[in-house]
Amino acid sequence: MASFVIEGGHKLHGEIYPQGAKNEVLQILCATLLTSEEVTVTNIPDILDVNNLIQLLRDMGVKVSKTGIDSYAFKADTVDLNYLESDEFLKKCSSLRGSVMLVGPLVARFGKALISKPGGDKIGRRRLDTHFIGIQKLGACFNYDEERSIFSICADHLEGTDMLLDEASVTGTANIVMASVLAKGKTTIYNAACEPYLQQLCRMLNGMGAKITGIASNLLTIEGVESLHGCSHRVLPDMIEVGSFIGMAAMTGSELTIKNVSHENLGIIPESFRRLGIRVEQRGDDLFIPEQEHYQIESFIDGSIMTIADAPWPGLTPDLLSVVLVVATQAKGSVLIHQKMFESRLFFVDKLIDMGAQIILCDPHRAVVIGHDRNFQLRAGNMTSPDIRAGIALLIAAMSADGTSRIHNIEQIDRGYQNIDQRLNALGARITRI
Ligand SMILES: CC(=O)N[C@H]1[C@@H](OP(=O)(O)OP(=O)(O)OC[C@H]2O[C@@H](n3ccc(=O)[nH]c3=O)[C@H](O)[C@@H]2O)O[C@H](CO)[C@@H](O)[C@@H]1O
Ligand SMILES: C=C(OP(=O)(O)O)C(=O)O
Repeated sequence: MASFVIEGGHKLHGEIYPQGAKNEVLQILCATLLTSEEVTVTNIPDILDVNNLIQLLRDMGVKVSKTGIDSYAFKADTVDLNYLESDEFLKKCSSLRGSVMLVGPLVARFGKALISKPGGDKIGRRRLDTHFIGIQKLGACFNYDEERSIFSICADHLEGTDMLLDEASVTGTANIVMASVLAKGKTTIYNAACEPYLQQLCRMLNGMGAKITGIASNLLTIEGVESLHGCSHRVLPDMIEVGSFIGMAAMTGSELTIKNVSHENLGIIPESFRRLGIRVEQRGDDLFIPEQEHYQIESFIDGSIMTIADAPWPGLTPDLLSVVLVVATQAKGSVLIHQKMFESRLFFVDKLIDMGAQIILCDPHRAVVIGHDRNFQLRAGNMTSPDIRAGIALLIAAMSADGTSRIHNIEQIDRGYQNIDQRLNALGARITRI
């Protein structure tokens, strides 16, 4: 288990480029299984989750070649379906969340899929009903081996149908879309998730010959086609990294330019930080965050205390609430952070409380933060990162704290943030990896 040692109190200065979006690329990598032709993908981040999924594709027989610093070519002309039965495959699936999206493409192209319970952050219940109900509606049979925690799906062929998802699940929608592009006839998916990750997946699939309309809405219509062909695809900048850098700049009182953010795909993210009083200036496709000694949380128009809550797109992604929460600890004013989706994502606030933050954890979903207005600095801490986003929030806290902090289990941070210590040190941070 590696750790970061962070000397707090150093301001950042300069420009930073966000990496490619982790949650998009996990979908895109799975989609390469839908054709026997070559698919090239650029702007792939060099992070643990992505590298593990690329290795899993290789192990399945997909020909993978690295064609540039952040680009790869994939050719799934032969896939070893027997490998899906192996203990090694099942073990690897259980180490990352993205593996669940192998199901849709595998069943659509090969009529068979097998995966173990996928990994990912331990942030509360993460059910998969939406995925499997949807794929069954397309005509597949489904079995769950409770003892071995293995899901298996088979289908002679898939038939398009109308479905209303029980929730707008991100990876669930991706799985069902990838299954239905090769189904016979028309599928409609209502209450579909429509995060930019999914919009990008649908655009890529259309580039491969799929017929998907309704992209960016919660009603997708898919006309099944016989087969798909190769394409090239570029991954968008990671909007969660962009949000993390906005929060980091504000919390450390730094001036920072976040380059090439793809502003049109950030949705409500910049506005959510503005509601905390942070100045976020759009300059072309960059975001400029000026140095700010103080920032004041807005109230609602009627004077009541601000709530920041997550919601399916175009609402605020739950993946940024931990960052919003930590940034609020140094603001002037109070805010209720309401994490509606996940049940165990706010427990890391205990660590912030140890560092001197004023937070009341009301229940597993809600925390009230009473900002210090920088009247004193957080104290350095010794902590363990429970999940990827709590990890970056603790790193931000440590960077602004008085003294030297340690964060253990930084593999959690590495899962989603490329080379984060070196990139931040280049801006003036003092982070050592041990
Ligand atoms: C690899 C990947 O892409 N992971 C993302 C994906 O996970 P993932 O696809 O696993 O998350 P889901 O969208 O399925 O759902 C996340 C949680 O929110 C709940 N839920 C979901 C939809 C809804 O309308 N109401 C509701 O309460 C679900 O019950 C679940 O507990 O989407 C999550 C929600 O944006 C993000 O946090 C994850 O980073
Ligand atoms: C929850 C996250 O990731 P995963 O779904 O891969 O666990 C995340 O990216 O914040």
